[in-house]
Amino acid sequence: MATMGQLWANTGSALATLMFVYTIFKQWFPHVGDHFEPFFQRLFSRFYPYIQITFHEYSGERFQRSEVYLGIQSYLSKDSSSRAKKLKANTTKGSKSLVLSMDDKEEITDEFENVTVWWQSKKEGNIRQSFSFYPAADEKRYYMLRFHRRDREVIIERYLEHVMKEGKTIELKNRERKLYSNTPGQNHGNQTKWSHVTFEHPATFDTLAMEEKKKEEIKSDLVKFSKSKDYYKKIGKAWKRGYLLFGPPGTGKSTMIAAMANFLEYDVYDLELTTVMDNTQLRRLLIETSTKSIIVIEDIDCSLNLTGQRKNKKEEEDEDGDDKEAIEKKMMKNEGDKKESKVTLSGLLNFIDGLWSACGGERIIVFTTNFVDKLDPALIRKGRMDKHIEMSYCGFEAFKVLAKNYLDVVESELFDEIKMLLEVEEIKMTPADVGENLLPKSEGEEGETCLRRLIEALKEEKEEAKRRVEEEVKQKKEEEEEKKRRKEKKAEKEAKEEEEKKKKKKIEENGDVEH
Ligand SMILES: Nc1ncnc2c1ncn2[C@@H]1O[C@H](COP(=O)(O)OP(=O)(O)OP(=O)(O)O)[C@@H](O)[C@H]1O
Ligand SMILES: [Mg+2]
Repeated sequence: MATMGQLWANTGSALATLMFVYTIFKQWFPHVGDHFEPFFQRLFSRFYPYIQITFHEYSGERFQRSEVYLGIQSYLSKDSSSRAKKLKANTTKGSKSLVLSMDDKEEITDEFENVTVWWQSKKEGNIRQSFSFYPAADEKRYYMLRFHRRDREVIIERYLEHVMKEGKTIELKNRERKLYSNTPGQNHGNQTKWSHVTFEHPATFDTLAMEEKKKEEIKSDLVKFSKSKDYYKKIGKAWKRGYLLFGPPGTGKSTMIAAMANFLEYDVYDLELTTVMDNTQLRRLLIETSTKSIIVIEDIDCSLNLTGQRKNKKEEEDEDGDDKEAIEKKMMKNEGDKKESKVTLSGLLNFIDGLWSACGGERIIVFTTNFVDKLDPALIRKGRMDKHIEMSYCGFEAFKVLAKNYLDVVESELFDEIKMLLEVEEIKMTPADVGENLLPKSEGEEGETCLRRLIEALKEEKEEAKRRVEEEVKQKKEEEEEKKRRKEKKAEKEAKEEEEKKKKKKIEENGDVEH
């Protein structure tokens, strides 16, 4: 039995002959030819009940591959690798793996709502006379979709949309994810621009040390967000969500961001506010971010102060002390800063939820800080930072995750002691420090040895904490005594001054009387 392809080939060649004869005829008898045009069209459609649509690789601008073509290529790659006999391996720019698509002249069938369609990959162009490694410039590739004309409605109204949507999903899955950072461009004066590297952080929610319940809650929040396009549209909100991660250093805030990005397969934009000149530049950076991305501003407390003036960590420390020299230094620094950057709190708020923030859609904004109390409430109110996540010291459950990841240990008699130290004695150790203690220090070091090292470190930390408390109490006492001493000294001085004043007054009064 003839295959569908052969059938087409035969019908096609018969019709091609007919068309050829008709073209010659039209050339010789141009006016008579016009009369025959409708007739030929009717004849063609009677014998050929199929409709075909072509999708060219390059349409419009040259050298810009058509989005539609690439979408179809991705869509067909899922079936062609199992169905087509001749495959072509492509490396698409920005794709993390090879894309297998059907080779030229191959054909595959696809089914959609009980309708069968045929896809063919085709190539047209001049036959070259000379041998070359490079494809000829006039070689044009395209996909041809054929379907029965009775299925026109299904195909045009639903199938094509389905192909593009699926294709996009496959493309996104297959894409190489990127980590962007903003750096002042060398050729653009002080303008800061995004530059990127491949994002390859290995952190996942499985490797993240945190209570299971909290982890699940964050995961389901992320999933819900990523699937809520229509919902956000319905409630009239830009499709974005803000997370505030706060906690001491080494509790996994940056690791959590990496896990989020890997979980959702999003790109990451690590925004360094200190290199952004002003609000306009900040907005431009925002516009340049792509959809399905996480925009991160780390240590937000060090980038902005409550009034919106920018400052850095050093200044902040200086501000706390009464040191005259430090204040002078700070003033000098501010003079310099005036030339550097003018991003304000309101500029940042606009960045998060101004009109521009809606462009591009599907974005997560994450702020991290070690000091949540220092932040302006306007910055972190719900609606801007929708979810506040506290990253804290290592609990027993978080420890178990680390023990499993670092040592492949899920049970040990030493666990009870560790549980007691972490939960009953409430020894505060960050997951970063727990991890460091669990990390085998030499080839073949036993898990038990690592656990014992952790126990020792926890006990040391306990002693250290006790010393710190004692030190704090002592310091406080000394401070109070000093304060008391200063107060007494001041009172003494004031009393002396009062005495002097009185004496002076008396002398003056006596002088007046004598006169
Ligand atoms: N919760 C955690 N789960 C797994 N690993 C962790 C966790 N917290 C910290 N770590 C480990 O400690 C290292 C430091 O953690 P991370 O950089 O995420 O901390 P951070 O909270 O961002 O600190 P900082 O406030 O200083 O930026 C990471 O490389 C990671 O290996
Ligand atoms: Mg960090």
